[in-house]
Order: sequence, then structure tokens, then C-alpha cells
Amino acid sequence: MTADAKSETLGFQTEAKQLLQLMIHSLYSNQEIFLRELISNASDAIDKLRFAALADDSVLEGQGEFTIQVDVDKDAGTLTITDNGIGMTRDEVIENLGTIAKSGTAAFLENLTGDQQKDSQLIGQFGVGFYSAFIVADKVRVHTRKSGEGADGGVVWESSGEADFTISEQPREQRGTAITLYLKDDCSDFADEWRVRSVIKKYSDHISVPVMMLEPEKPVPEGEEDAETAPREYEAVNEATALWTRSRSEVSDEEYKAFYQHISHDFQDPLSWSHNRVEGKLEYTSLLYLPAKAPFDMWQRDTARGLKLYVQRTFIMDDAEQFLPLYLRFVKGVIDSNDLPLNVSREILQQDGAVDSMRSAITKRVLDMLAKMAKSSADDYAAFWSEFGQVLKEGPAEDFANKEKVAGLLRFATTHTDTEAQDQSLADYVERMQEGQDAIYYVVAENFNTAKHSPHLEVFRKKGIEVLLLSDRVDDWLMNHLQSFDDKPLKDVARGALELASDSEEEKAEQEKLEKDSEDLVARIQTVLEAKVQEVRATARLTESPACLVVGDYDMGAQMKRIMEAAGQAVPESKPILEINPSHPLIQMLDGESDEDRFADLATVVFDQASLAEGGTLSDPAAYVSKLNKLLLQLAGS
Ligand SMILES: Nc1ncnc2c1ncn2[C@@H]1O[C@H](COP(=O)(O)OP(=O)(O)OP(=O)(O)O)[C@@H](O)[C@H]1O
Repeated sequence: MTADAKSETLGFQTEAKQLLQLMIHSLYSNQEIFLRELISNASDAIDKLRFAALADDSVLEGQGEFTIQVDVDKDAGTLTITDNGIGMTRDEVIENLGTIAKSGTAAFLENLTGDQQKDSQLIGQFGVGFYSAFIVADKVRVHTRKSGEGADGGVVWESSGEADFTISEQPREQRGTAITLYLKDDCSDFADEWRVRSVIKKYSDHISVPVMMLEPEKPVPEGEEDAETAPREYEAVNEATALWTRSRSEVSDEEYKAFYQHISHDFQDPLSWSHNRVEGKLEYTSLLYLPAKAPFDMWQRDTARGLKLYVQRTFIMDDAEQFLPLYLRFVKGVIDSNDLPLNVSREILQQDGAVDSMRSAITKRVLDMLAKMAKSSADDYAAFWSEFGQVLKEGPAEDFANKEKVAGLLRFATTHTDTEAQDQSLADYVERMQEGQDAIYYVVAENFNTAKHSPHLEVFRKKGIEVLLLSDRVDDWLMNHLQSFDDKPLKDVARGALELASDSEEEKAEQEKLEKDSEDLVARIQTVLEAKVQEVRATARLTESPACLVVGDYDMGAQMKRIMEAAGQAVPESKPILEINPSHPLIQMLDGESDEDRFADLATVVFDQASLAEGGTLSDPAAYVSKLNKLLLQLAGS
């Protein structure tokens, strides 16, 4: 830090330099986006001032015309973007421009692969914002003054994007911010008026504030070279009407995409959007987008989410989360209401009845948009599902009213395809249900392979009954809330006694006989495993495995139990049921075992194996290994 009180040099955070270098490197082929980012920030700053002026119009300092001005100086190799928005105080400059790294930066850096294309996508998701200036500039100077503070509040921030920046006081008459980029030698085309003009048109047409540039130089008529020419005036380069206020037919796909990038700070095009004006009891416009990629921090709980809220075209707030349920937090967009008061706050939004109605209509709109996409473009929907399917699965628990609609959008892996791809809907399943089948069956396991090879599936595979193969963390929880689809109950194949409606009388009689014949064996095993199991019973559900574990009708599923234990939560005490397959040679061997010690060892090994097969961990693995070895040696010796 220098001693001069008016000018000090401060360091960026440690990760900042790395981040900047990465960004400059990976966005090199997409340099022009810096202009979109800086104009976007300028427009946000104007929105913020407009909003502040609602409460106190003195912040406008008597000047309520908002503009963003872009100037180039070819000789000096500079480009300057000036806005008359809210501006920043010295502390705000340090806070906003001195901390490149935000929460999650370290995790983000770890995700980078070194592959330029992939990394530039990730950086786009991370949001480059202001620092994108350093893609084209080797020095950036920001001169800003908070509105309502008086000229003495002016501050200059300067940096060459290395380890530090300087900050000093410098009076500024005009409120707002001017950002000057000293262009790198190989980026001097951004000091060219025509080049800049075309980039602004491309990215900033939809910004509601006029972006002004000097009008093009008029060719001088022949013979009038010496005549005095009128000074050039500033003119708006963009359309400058808020995009969502225009009618759908007037807005091109390119404009919708550019607007999406403006509000989401995403680099990629959205997957889909829906633009609607609602009239009647409530009047509002919604423009909703489905992103193509999940943001890197979607699973962070405190991530900003929600829509941008405007009231009668005045920006009110970002991240108005009241308009969508949490499980649709990936949706981006704008709501512009004619009914809400201009001084609406988050607290008011929480209590406002109109907001509730809008929320339920907007939720339906998103679900319909997804249903439409699923129907018309399987590829797009598959792309959506792989990014956001996990989040959508939270829906049935959160939004009871739309449970059935959300259920229709879910996709699963099933024994029908036996692949890991989650691409089968419940409706597909129902269509394939067997004659007499009255339930939708599923198995939940730690991972796909454990689910696919679960012993519980044996009888289903034998009978050709389809089973959903679930292995996502939310799945057990999802199924508990979903309960049914199309009036068909959802049944966990590892829970309760197995009774298939399709079982014939003959099969039922066989099961009864099986139970009767195994009574003695069951009782013997039960005595040995008393401390570990709730019950032992004979089953016809197994064809290849000797035994499996079943959860009691009202007990917590094994997967849920593991998740809760991992999260350090108390889990209610419950023991599994051991089901044995009396026709399996190992169980028959057990039945014939007269040495009670060996019987106990073998029964315990059978139990432990059943637990391993469903992805469980043993409470005493060493004891299992030693028992198994003992049995193996006995076998070898006999
Ligand atoms: N022209 C401006 N006028 C006033 N404040 C600004 C201006 N440009 C940037 N800022 C402030 O600096 C902050 C950081 O800007 P930056 O572009 O890096 O991130 P962001 O806009 O918050 O988000 P993102 O990273 O998604 O772009 C902004 O949130 C804003 O508070």
C-alpha cells in the first residue's frame, strides 16, 4: 500500500490472477463479449438508479434521461463506456472490482480441464462480468461517482489485470461510471467505430437504455472539402425498447438469445423460451428461459435464483425467488407486472395474493414448456434432463398440486432397456405394463449397477415385469412423495412381502408350500440372526441368489438410511427382514448342516452377503472375512 492517502495500491485475492489469466486465455476466440458484459453492467447500474429514484428522486440530480455512451479513440487505442447510472462509492469500488474471486472460486478452478472449449463454457457459466475487459485491454481505468454524492465523491480505479489495482480520488461532475479500456495492440479493431457499432447491435439491441455513439461521419460532397462541417451528434445504436414489451412476432430468435445472455450472464444459447402476455384479472408479461447448461453452483444452497422483476417496465429486483418454486430454480427470465406497487419489497412479495396466483401460473407455464419440449424434441429434452433432471425430481415433494404434471416429466432407467440412461417416462412404463399388473415397481440402490443386479429383480426378470432402476440420491425420497402415477401405486420391490397380482393360483399355492416346508430352517436361522434381523422368511422372489434383505412396510429404505447417516442425522432403529431362497443349493446345504457352529457361521455369511449385494456395508467386515475363510478351508479339506 502506498503512503499517499489519496491513492493506494491494493492486491487482488490470490486466486484472482489465475482466474484472469484463464479467462483471457480461454475466451480469446470470443473477444467481443467484453462489450456485451460492460454494457450489460451499465444497463444494470441504470436500472438500479431508476429503482432508487422511486424512493427519493433527488438521486437523479435533476437529470432523468438515461444513456450509455460508447466512444472510441483510434489514435489513443481506447474505448470508453460511460453510463449515468447509480455509480459506486470508494468502498463499493473496492468491494465490487477488487474481489474477482467469489464464493466457490476454488471449486470452480478445480473443475477446469485445460481443454479450451470446455473451459470457456465453464467460465461462461461462472460469469466473467467486468473482468472480461482484460480480454482486450492491458489496462482498465474506471472513473465513477455515486449518484447523489456530489462531484467530490469521484473515484478512479486502475489496473493492468496483474496482481493489484490502484484507487484514488478524483472529482467527477457527472454521476455514474466511465470505463476506459486501453486496448492491447492486437485488439485495436475495438477502437474502430464500425466494428464497435456492429458488436453493439448484435448484443445490445434489447437493452432498454439507448446506447449512444457518434453518428457516422458523412462523406464530404465534392468541391466542399473546405466548407465547415456540422459537429457530429450522438445517436442511439440499439433499438432501446425492453424486449419483453414487444410482441412475439416482432422479436427474432437471435434477439431472444441475446437477451437471455444479457439476463443470465450465460455464454450459451438457451435451450428454449416462452414469452407470454397475460391479461385479465392480473396483468403481467413473462419471458422464461430454460438454460442449456446447469450453472456450476446449482447445488449451493445460497445461490441466487429466480426471475428479474419489473413493475410497469421499471426494474425492481433481481432474483425474485417468489415467482417460482425451488425445484424450478434453473429457470431464468423476466416478469413485468402491472398490478404490483412500485415500492414492492421482498417482504411484500411474500404476502401478496397476486404473487401467489402469478407463481402458480408461471409454474404451470414452465411445466407445460417442458412437456411440450419432451413431446416435440426428444434430444432437447434428453439434454435438459441430464442437466436438470435431479432438480426436477425435488418437485413432487415441494409442489403437491402439480405432482402428476411433474411425474409426467420424470425420466428413469429401467429393466426395459437395462442401460444407465434415464430416458423412460412413467407413461412409457404404464403402456408396457403386463395384463393384470397393478403397480409400478422400482428398486433403489447406491448406484446403477447395484440396482441392475439387485437380487430383488430376479423374479421380475423371470416374469418379464419391468422395474425402474433408481440410483440417484433423491430417488427414495422422490418415490415416497410420489406414491402413485396414473392411479397405479409405486412399489419398492425391496419392501414388504412380495405379492404380484399376476401370480397365478398355482404360484400362490407353491409359495404357501414353500413357507410350510421351510418352517424349521427359518426358525433355526432366526435363532442365529436374532440380533440382526426382524424376521426370516422363505420367498419365491429369488431365482439365482440364496437370500436378500427386505425392508419392513413402514421402515426407512436402505438408501435413505445411508444418506441420513452420512449427513450425521439420527436414523430410527430398524432391522431388515431376511428372505431365503429354499431351492438354492447353499440354503439347502445350510438346511442339511448338523454342526450348529458351522450352521451359525454359514447363516451369518448368507446374511452378510445379502447386505453386500444391495450395496450395504458390513458392521464387522473382518468377522465376515474370517468366517468365510474358515468355511472355505473346511470345504477344501473335506
Ligand atoms: N457500470 C457500473 N456501474 C455501477 N456498478 C457497476 C458497474 N459495473 C460493475 N459494477 C458493480 O460491480 C459488480 C461486479 O460486476 P461484474 O460484472 O464482475 O459482476 P456481476 O455483474 O455482479 O455478475 P456477473 O459476474 O454475473 O456478470 C456489479 O455487481 C456492480 O455492483
